[in-house]
Amino acid sequence: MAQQTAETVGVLLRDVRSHRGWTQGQLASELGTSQSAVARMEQGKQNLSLKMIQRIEDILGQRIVNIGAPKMTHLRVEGGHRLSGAVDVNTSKNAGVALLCASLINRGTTTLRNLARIEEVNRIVEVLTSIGVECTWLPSEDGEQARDLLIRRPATLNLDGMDVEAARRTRSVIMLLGPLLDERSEYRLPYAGGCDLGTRTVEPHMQALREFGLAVEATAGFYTVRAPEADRADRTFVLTERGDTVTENAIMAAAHREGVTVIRNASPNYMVQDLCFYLEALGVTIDGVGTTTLRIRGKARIDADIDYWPSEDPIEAMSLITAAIVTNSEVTVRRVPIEFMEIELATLATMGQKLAISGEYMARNGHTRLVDVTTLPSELHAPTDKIHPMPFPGLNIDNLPFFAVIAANATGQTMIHDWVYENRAIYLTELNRLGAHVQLLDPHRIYVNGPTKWRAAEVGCPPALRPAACILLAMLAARGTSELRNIYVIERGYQDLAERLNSIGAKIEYFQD
Ligand SMILES: CC(=O)N[C@H]1[C@@H](OP(=O)(O)OP(=O)(O)OC[C@H]2O[C@@H](n3ccc(=O)[nH]c3=O)[C@H](O)[C@@H]2O)O[C@H](CO)[C@@H](O)[C@@H]1O
Ligand SMILES: C=C(OP(=O)(O)O)C(=O)O
Repeated sequence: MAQQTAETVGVLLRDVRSHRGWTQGQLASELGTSQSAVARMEQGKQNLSLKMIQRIEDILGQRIVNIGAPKMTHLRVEGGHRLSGAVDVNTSKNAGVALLCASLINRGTTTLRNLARIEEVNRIVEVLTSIGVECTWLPSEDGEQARDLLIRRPATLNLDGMDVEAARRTRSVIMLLGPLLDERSEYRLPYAGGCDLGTRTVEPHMQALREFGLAVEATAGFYTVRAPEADRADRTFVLTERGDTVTENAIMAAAHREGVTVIRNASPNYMVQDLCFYLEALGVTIDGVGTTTLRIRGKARIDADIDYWPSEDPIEAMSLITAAIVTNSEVTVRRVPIEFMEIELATLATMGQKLAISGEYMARNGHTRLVDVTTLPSELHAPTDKIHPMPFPGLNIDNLPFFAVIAANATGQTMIHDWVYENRAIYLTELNRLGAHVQLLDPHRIYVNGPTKWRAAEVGCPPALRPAACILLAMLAARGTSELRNIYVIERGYQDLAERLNSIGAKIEYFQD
């Protein structure tokens, strides 16, 4: 690091540390170093690696440097290797983002434990920080990247200061509407973004929130929100779609109200359940968790200091199982939330995939049942019927794309029908670059003809998380060296996916142009 740069970083470090009210000695003890070493860093007399800067940022809970224009990160995959060993499933992206939004309902301190450090979480943390919420990554005991996030909101949120750029990069920002029900009589929220999956309606959110008296008008890239007076009314309504985030928004709105809210056609999916368990821990009464009818009695003011452990991600579980299947490997995927993977595993069984499933044990949230799934090398054949998703309990919509990669390994023709998203099936034709035979019948349906003789290729990530992850997994099966370019979209939903695949025998490295 050039002297001048080291000095600049030192000054920034000192500013962030003193802003947090820490002494050099405190930071030194968190870093496991001496106070004089911290002093040297702040004077620009010590070389700081990017990894060290990241550790300090984690400890202080704030960015110190943004180096130049963000560079694109790519992956180089040496494929064709068998995998072996065991790998753990991380906590879920979708519960993580819902809980981050829900933490605004709590006037006390929420500590979310073992959050996945993914870009989607980073964006919401940026949004929360920009409106005045204290978000501090607590140093981990094992010296690994911090994963416990302490969240404390101020008495009044600075909604006008919202980081619009961060907000626009995620769809989850829409989930602030419910938590902010009683925040202010009027405010603006940027339109929700996220993966490019075709049109994704927000109308069901608006319909549900209108039941509480919230008025939302869309103008010039922003929602203008007019909040209702608080009331103690009972209300019953039906959601027009059994969507996950709409259910979460309605639940979070209901959590503010002392009357009883009955929500019908609610999604009983995993992230909704995690949200309910968190709110129950805050004193909200919720009957019917895990069903399509929820009966909620909220509280006018919630002020509690709590720790919550979101549960494991069924989509990550499916991704890791797919990695094992496409490489025809024996791998144990640990901590699989079985209630949300049963149909996926049963479908795999109909295709000839042999699996060994352990006894059940409990997730840290005290509710979600986990198992370890071991894949055994198998001869796959196409299923008799088409594979299609359904809202839970059904084959998960986000797990559907992985069946395209698996079907490509199976003998025969598989039809995959994604009725949910307008664009997602189209991206799966990118697998053809790696030797697959995916035929697009219409925007929602593909035929996959297998088995595939995978071949290495250079592919740019499509602008959608799961299809991009599918291409990476297919590259594991393709002999030779493949390149997957611009992986932000994967990092939106997976933490250290390449490192974790490498831990079970994959050969993937990061590079930048
Ligand atoms: C942050 C988060 O939790 N994201 C998940 C959530 O997004 P989210 O809840 O935002 O999903 P959407 O509201 O976009 O619903 C997905 C699509 O399904 C359609 N639809 C949904 C329900 C229904 O009963 N009928 C219907 O047609 C919607 O119109 C939309 O096109 O749920 C999606 C569907 O499980 C998942 O892919 C996302 O990973
Ligand atoms: C579509 C997805 O998520 P999001 O709602 O965050 O776009 C996904 O997780 O595959």
